[in-house]
Amino acid sequence: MNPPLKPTDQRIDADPNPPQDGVDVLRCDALCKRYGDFEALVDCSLRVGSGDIFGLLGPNGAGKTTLIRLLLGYLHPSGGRATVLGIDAERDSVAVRRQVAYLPGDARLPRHMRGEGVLKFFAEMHPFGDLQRSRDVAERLELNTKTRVAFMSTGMRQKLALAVVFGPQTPLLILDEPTANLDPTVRAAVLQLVIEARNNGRTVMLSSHVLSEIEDTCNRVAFLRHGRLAHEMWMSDLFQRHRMTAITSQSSLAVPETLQEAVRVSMRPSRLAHHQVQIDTAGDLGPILKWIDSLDLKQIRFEPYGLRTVYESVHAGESVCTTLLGDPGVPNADVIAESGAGA
Ligand SMILES: Nc1ncnc2c1ncn2[C@@H]1O[C@H](COP(=O)(O)OP(=O)(O)OP(=O)(O)O)[C@@H](O)[C@H]1O
Repeated sequence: MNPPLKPTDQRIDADPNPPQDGVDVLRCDALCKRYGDFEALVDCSLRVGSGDIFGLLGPNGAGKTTLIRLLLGYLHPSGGRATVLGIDAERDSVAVRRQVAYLPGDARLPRHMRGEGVLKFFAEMHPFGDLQRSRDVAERLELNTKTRVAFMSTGMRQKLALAVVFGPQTPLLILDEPTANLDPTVRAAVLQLVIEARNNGRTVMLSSHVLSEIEDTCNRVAFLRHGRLAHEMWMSDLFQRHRMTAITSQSSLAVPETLQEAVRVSMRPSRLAHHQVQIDTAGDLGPILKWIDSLDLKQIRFEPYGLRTVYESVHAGESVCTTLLGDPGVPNADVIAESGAGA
């Protein structure tokens, strides 16, 4: 068993120039899927470049699995087009699936077989199959492969499915909720496998409801909501943002000219002597902290601007800008004052 991982130590720097030329590993153009009148995926366009760990987020029923299944050619699009490594997912789905190791959200395995038999079966089936690697992954996940699938717990079956999927060294790995039903130690081991896959030059698409996992592993993330691509961002933009909440006796805080682009202040006016202030920051903290130090602030709480904040804004249907100015995810001081909140 390998030593436990620390995914947060291994974050990937964002490539500020996503591939515009050459072949994208994944690409959708105006992709749509309708079931009768119901639109499961609407006008979805995105590109995933080589070496990305691309996180797919969204509430239940948002369209994540639909998008993945369209990319793999398991579903026919109602409109638009999806390609994997330049191969058309609808017209040549078999060729696409040769390039991909896919973990479905509801992986079904032959119940009558033992773990070892399952690994062997899938290793022989996939053109990139590698039985020894699957065995190694099973060992790292501490799975007893002598057990029959029918007698495995839900978590054990998930480990077995992961050992199957991490065996073939395909250029692309698509994982639909890979850590579902796993305990925290095994979850960490799975995230380590994802990071190793990327370090070995593979591209990963990962769907998860666990925001911390996405934060710890992905360098890009997309949010789906009601079948629409609601927001896309580089994680590095998020890691440069912080939120400070404090109490002040000042009724307003003047932001210096030089920090106007990097700081956004929201005051919660109060009839009492003290006001609550929320300060959102982006970029280099050095000059911002100097300015903060000059203010009369008490009870300061400083925290990273986490993915949860963005997720909640997207979920609430607000558009989210990556810059601070005009970010509707952060309430604007005037709106708070008008509504009288905090008074
Ligand atoms: N065969 C189908 N017929 C009709 N509606 C479908 C079908 N398959 C999926 N849907 C609907 O499409 C929507 C998107 O489903 P999808 O499975 O893509 O969501 P998801 O984002 O993966 O959700 P979850 O996080 O719960 O797994 C849902 O409202 C679902 O009910």
